[in-house]
Amino acid sequence: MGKLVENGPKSMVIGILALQGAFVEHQVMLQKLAPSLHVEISVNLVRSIQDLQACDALVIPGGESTTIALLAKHSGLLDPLRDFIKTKPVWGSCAGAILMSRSVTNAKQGGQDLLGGLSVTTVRNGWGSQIESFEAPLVVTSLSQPDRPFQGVFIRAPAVLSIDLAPEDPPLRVIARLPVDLLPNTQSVIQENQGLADHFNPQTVVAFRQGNHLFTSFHPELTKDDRFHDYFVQECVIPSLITNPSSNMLK
Ligand SMILES: NC(=O)CC[C@H](N)C(=O)O
Repeated sequence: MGKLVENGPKSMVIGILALQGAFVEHQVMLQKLAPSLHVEISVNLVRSIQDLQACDALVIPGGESTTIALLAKHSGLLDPLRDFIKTKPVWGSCAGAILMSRSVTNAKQGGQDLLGGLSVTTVRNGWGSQIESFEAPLVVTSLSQPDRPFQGVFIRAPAVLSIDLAPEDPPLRVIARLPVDLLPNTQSVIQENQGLADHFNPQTVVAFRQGNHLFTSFHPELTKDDRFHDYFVQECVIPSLITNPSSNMLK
């Protein structure tokens, strides 16, 4: 799967924010994938500012976004994470994707600290509660073996309510959509745009790329399919290390 990138990095450190949620599953998947890539990958769990400083890229896993934000606040990680996102590749999956949104609706009482980085407004639990969780095959042509659908696992997933691109924001490229007929009809919060065709409906967007960041509202780490992890390393992390050869590339 891995392609040899000329003048590419020899090694990299990918951190996984390990305060709550599915961080072990991301770690296992990245560690399994590493030997097939032509680069040495250390996968580090991140729980402190020092852990974060050692990383070239970060995965913020699914779990519970309010809890992750609270724990990040208590660990003094909120601002360091915000700074990290400004310069390095970060992948937010599910709760992680909520945290990387510019704004969020349906937050828990008391509000929700966000990390930002992505030009979207999301709604927490966009498809409803745990029992409305579902799986759906996604057509993702940016992945290797594009003809093979990727099984999206949506667990109390956020939905994209709107894409709010400011002129100075990096372009946003949609990677995967759900067909309109799979959009929820139970949640009044996201019914408004349902008349729109897939292509124009932000609520159909379930994965996108913005700059070197990746957003997935579902959980690739809970499948056996490592193509999103491969995509993150090859398309987001390696290019960022080539244009911005930081410490770890020269190790
Ligand atoms: N699977 C998930 O990550 C669920 C996210 C959860 N609904 C939240 O608000 O954080």
